[in-house]
Amino acid sequence: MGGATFPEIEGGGSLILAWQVKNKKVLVVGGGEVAAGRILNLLNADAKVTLISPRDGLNPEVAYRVDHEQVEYHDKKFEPSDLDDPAITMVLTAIDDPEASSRVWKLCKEKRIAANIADVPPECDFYFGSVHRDGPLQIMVSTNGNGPKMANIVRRRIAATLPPNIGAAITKVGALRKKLRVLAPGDEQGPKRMKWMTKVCVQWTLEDLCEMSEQDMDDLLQSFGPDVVPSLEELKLGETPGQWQFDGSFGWACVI
Ligand SMILES: C[C@@]1(CC(=O)O)C2=NC(=C\c3[nH]c(c(CCC(=O)O)c3CC(=O)O)Cc3[nH]c(c(CC(=O)O)c3CCC(=O)O)/C=C3\N/C(=C\2)[C@@H](CCC(=O)O)[C@]3(C)CC(=O)O)/[C@H]1CCC(=O)O
Ligand SMILES: NC(=O)c1ccc[n+]([C@@H]2O[C@H](COP(=O)([O-])OP(=O)(O)OC[C@H]3O[C@@H](n4cnc5c(N)ncnc54)[C@H](O)[C@@H]3O)[C@@H](O)[C@H]2O)c1
Repeated sequence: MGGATFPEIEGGGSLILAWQVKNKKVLVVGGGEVAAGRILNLLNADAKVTLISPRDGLNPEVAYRVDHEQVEYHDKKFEPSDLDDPAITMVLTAIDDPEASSRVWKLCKEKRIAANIADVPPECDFYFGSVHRDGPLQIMVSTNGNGPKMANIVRRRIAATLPPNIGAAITKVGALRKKLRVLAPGDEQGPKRMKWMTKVCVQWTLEDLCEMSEQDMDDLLQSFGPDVVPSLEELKLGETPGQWQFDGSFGWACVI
């Protein structure tokens, strides 16, 4: 056998994913403080939220979401028929009634709908985590049920170490990647695209990425091909290192 070593398995973790709930129907049961946080997370992920909770128990933030029609609202207690809509992709409960919570969970399992029952870890298909958000950047910390407050503390510590412009830099990288896909759309170009984008991310400073204009992006994309990525300064001066020369035009540069 060869001398290859592979990572040891360390069970007991969660599979951390970035669930794409955009335009998908999510049912929230309960309208208190916990629900307010859940609804905010869902709306920030562009989900279509349906809320079931009696009006008199709504927390002010949830009432605001309802009044501004940010959620579809049903002023009532949960009933099993609320789960009949096959479009429901996820159910979140945050209610102060453990028996009602367990009933929702059992029905979700019968219908194979993924659910989170706040405060009842054994009745959760997934846990929430403590999340830092900066534009397109999200960092989630999970302690896998061991210490939610510790997740909050770790998340805030991580966030404090991040450069303030990291989200803006990632936004620019996203725009550049989109333009690159237009310039070099083919699947066969995938490895080349990935190598080039990796170089840009590694070589450019966050400040330069933030500063990059549409024009800078178009100019930079002219270096796609040769194995050299000019710096922002070189782009602005109209010159680049190595064999690649920027001729100042908006067309393709020549490799000499
Ligand atoms: C991260 C966060 C996300 C969110 O909910 O959005 C979240 N809980 C947060 C806060 C928080 N929750 C609680 C406290 C009081 C202090 C404390 O207990 O530590 C505080 C602190 C506070 O309020 O500041 C009470 C609590 N929570 C759970 C139980 C039941 C139990 O443990 O059995 C009990 C009652 C325990 C008891 O009765 O003693 C269970 C869960 N809470 C989770 C997530 C999941 C595991 C995440 C993980 O392990 O990382 C899990 C398993 C299921 C779930 O709900 O998804 C959010 C912080 C967001 C932020 O501020 O950044
Ligand atoms: N996981 C966490 O992070 C975390 C943190 C704190 C509290 N909790 C737990 O989450 C739950 C909710 O906490 P909260 O502070 O939001 O409570 P809350 O009392 O502020 O809100 C409960 C809401 O549920 C509604 N409700 C009650 N029964 C209902 C039913 N049958 N159908 C529809 N709606 C119903 C109430 O009208 C109210 O709007 C509690 O069990 C609490 O212990 C979890």
